[in-house]
Amino acid sequence: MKIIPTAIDGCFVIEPAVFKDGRGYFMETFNAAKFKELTGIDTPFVQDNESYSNYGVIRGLHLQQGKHAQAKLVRCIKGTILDVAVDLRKESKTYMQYVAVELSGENKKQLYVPRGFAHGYSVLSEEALFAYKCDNFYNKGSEGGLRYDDPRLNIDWQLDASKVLVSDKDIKL
Ligand SMILES: Cc1cn([C@H]2C[C@H](O)[C@@H](COP(=O)(O)OP(=O)(O)O[C@H]3O[C@H](C)C(=O)[C@H](O)[C@H]3O)O2)c(=O)[nH]c1=O
Repeated sequence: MKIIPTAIDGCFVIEPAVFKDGRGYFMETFNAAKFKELTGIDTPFVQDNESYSNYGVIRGLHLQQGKHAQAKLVRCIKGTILDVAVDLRKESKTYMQYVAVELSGENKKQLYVPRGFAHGYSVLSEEALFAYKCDNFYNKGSEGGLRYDDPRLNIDWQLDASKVLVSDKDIKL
């Protein structure tokens, strides 16, 4: 398991150890002791989520606010996505800056998104199966976020613009 920092303090990429043999592969997708040893974060993840989407879908940019804020450990099990985390921590020197990382079933990379970040992703492959751990429970009433096309961020989601599919909820963010 390797930790790779990003340009934003507290947001980092994880490259798990992958054990390949003639049958396929095995990897530990999360290990609390190793995670704490390498990151110093003793995060009791309490909820696991999964979403499945086809090419062109953008989910996000979402965050839960206040005491319901969530840190997330995200990964793409199958397919390829562009994962984006936007720093909305008011006191941060990287406020309104973001990281964008390609996660895929191939590269098996994970991204740790701290509390106070808006999170979203675009689906670059025909289909994508996405899974993530949260350190706080879902709380609909605390949900907020930014539009995926917020001009202050100008994110390149690497999609054919004519194929972008966003939920009505996300259009109204
Ligand atoms: C997030 C969530 C949703 N739901 C229900 C609420 C809706 O009836 C349905 C779909 O929810 P939503 O459209 O918010 O799903 P996404 O657009 O994938 O939302 C996620 O998108 C980006 C990528 C995120 O990082 C967040 O974790 C999350 O907001 O699932 C639940 O029951 N529990 C949950 O934790």
